[in-house]
Amino acid sequence: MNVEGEALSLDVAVVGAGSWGTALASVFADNGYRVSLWMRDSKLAEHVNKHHVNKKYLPDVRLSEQIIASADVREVVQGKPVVLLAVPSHAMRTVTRELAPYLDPDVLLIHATKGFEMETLKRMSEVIGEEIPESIASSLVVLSGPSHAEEVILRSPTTVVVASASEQNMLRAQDLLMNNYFRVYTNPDLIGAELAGALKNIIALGAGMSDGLGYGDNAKAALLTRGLAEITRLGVKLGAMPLTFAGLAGIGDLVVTCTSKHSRNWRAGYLLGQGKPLDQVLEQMGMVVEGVRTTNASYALSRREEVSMPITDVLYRILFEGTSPRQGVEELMGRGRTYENEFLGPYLR
Ligand SMILES: NC(=O)C1=CN([C@@H]2O[C@H](COP(=O)(O)OP(=O)(O)OC[C@H]3O[C@@H](n4cnc5c(N)ncnc54)[C@H](O)[C@@H]3O)[C@@H](O)[C@H]2O)C=CC1
Ligand SMILES: O=C(CO)COP(=O)(O)O
Repeated sequence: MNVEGEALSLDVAVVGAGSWGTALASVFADNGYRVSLWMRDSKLAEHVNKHHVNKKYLPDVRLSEQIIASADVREVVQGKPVVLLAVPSHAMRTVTRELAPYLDPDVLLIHATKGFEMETLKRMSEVIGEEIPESIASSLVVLSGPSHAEEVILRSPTTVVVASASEQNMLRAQDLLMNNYFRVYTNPDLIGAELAGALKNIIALGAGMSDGLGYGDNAKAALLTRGLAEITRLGVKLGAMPLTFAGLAGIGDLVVTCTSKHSRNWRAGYLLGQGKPLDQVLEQMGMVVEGVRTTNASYALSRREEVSMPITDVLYRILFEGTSPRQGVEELMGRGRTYENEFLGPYLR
């Protein structure tokens, strides 16, 4: 059933069956749609179809029988009026290139990935846009906001935002996804929704590190607030609307990722704060930790765009240059004096 209570029989394709793709497939299934779910591993797909559980990523929840998994991208995508992409950022170009020939010219394409392409520093919609026809790319929808898969799959109340240059597609996506536990807002600022969703992962790594080091709530509040200031600064320089960072894709997602035990980025940061090396942390996680690559990309972007991002700088040095987390905190606390808000400063003289 959708929000109007209509039962709909429409086929939807979800590409990527990690925790997020699987949770979004469940939302579509709850809304009455038949869902084709693409996963790389054909054995895992067989298992999903037989047992109705994604044993690798969300093992404790039974999935709807309306979700049919397949490792054949053509079978999943061809002829579908709605396709949602939820693969990790590093796989987006390859996967999009693979499915592009099978996309219907009138398809509603949505992506829910939070990251950058590291080699080019491009946003996901830019990467996707280079691999598909312009007519589809220009009406692409981005799904962002505070939404851990582990809670969505349990139908715990969740709010997200869909953003697009196409008002029609944004409203269609809102209608397709919205229900009584998944509330969907619209926002025309696609760049902002995409950047805010990706950049908050850097700060979540920092918040996890702070907790792993044993620092308190004051430190975490500082990271969240000053983190929001610097990711907004970069976002606005890259074309985002500042207000988007005050909304679900910005502060909303920042709060959930910096404070939730479900967050992969927070958990990775926590282990780093406890002194574990990065390669061990990533191996132990076994799931995508987008913030690591995003720190790398944002470090480069902040230099290219000449935007000051002190927290990102320190995290970059911790992740890739051997600075210890404690030393990183000392560096941040020892920075020269400054005013709080560059939009007011220095004091509108
Ligand atoms: N998990 C969550 O709660 C949320 C995740 N996201 C975003 O969704 C995206 C996907 O994340 P998750 O589902 O959490 O990841 P995950 O770690 O749960 O699963 C990753 C999935 O991607 C597949 N994959 C890995 N490398 C691949 C490749 N080279 N080619 C094709 N597929 C590949 C894996 O087989 C797996 O199905 C990320 O950008 C993440 O930031 C966004 C909101 C919520
Ligand atoms: O973006 C997310 C929740 O909104 C997921 O964050 P993590 O990847 O840190 O779990």
